[in-house]
Amino acid sequence: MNKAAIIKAIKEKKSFLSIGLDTDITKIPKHLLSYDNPVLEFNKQIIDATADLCISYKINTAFYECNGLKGWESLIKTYQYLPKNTFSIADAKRGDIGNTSSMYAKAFFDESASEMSFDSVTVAPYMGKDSVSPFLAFKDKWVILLALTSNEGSHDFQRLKDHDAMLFEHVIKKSQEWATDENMMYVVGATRGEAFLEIRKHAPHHFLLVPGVGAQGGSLADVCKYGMTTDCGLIVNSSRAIIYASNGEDFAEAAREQALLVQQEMAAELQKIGIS
Ligand SMILES: O=c1ccn([C@@H]2O[C@H](COP(=O)(O)O)[C@@H](O)[C@H]2O)c(=O)[nH]1
Repeated sequence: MNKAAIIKAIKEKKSFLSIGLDTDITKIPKHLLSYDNPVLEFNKQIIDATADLCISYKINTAFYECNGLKGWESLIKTYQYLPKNTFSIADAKRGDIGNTSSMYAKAFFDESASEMSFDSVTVAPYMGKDSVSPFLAFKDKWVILLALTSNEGSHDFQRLKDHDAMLFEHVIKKSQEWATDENMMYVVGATRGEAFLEIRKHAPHHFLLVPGVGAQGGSLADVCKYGMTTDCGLIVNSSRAIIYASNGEDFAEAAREQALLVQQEMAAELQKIGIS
């Protein structure tokens, strides 16, 4: 899905919501445990209930990898169930020396090898250009580079200053030598509010993947106030607050209700930039 298609989806759905499928078998409703693959069944029902309200699904691969073979099966089958008109994110936070990164890229982008061809994968920038480039070698795919994350520990390194700029600013500036706003996005946590002003100085046109609203308490209003561009420029993710809105038999309807509340807030924000 290219940038124009993402913007088109945002305009059509009046939403820039990504729903995070951080599916933990210990948290899903008990009545699903009798299914052959409870995680897959849970994901399918969540997707069916929310597909018209979001433009993207983010699958955090950790929640699948931890379950071995069955987990990988759930990951692949969930990927295959995603509606084709939604932007798919493999939130895997990969990155290694070049030849290893090539294998990671194949794992998430090369359908003939892995049965999955996500639109994008999250990548850690720490190992530099040769660790990121193998992902960029895939045509029409996106790298979503960790820039300023939503967690407390982001202060440990990402905000360290060197030559009048913080590490996350160096990441954004340097990485623009390798990629464009047509194949790279940045992860910026919603818990950072005004930091979006700094980000936009260096990346005025890039899409940002913004986790941290919902369970982590980030403010959607602040993210929009400081981070929105004329094209929206934001994909805001919420995982637990939506998928675990209820752990009863009504879990899918409850997830829809939560997603609808976020989508309605997003529609109001989009109206402010003339998308209505
Ligand atoms: O800075 C980051 C980067 C990634 N994440 C991931 O996003 C979701 C957030 O889940 P919630 O339940 O909505 O809090 C999760 O997969 C994280 O690993 C992040 O939170 N912050």
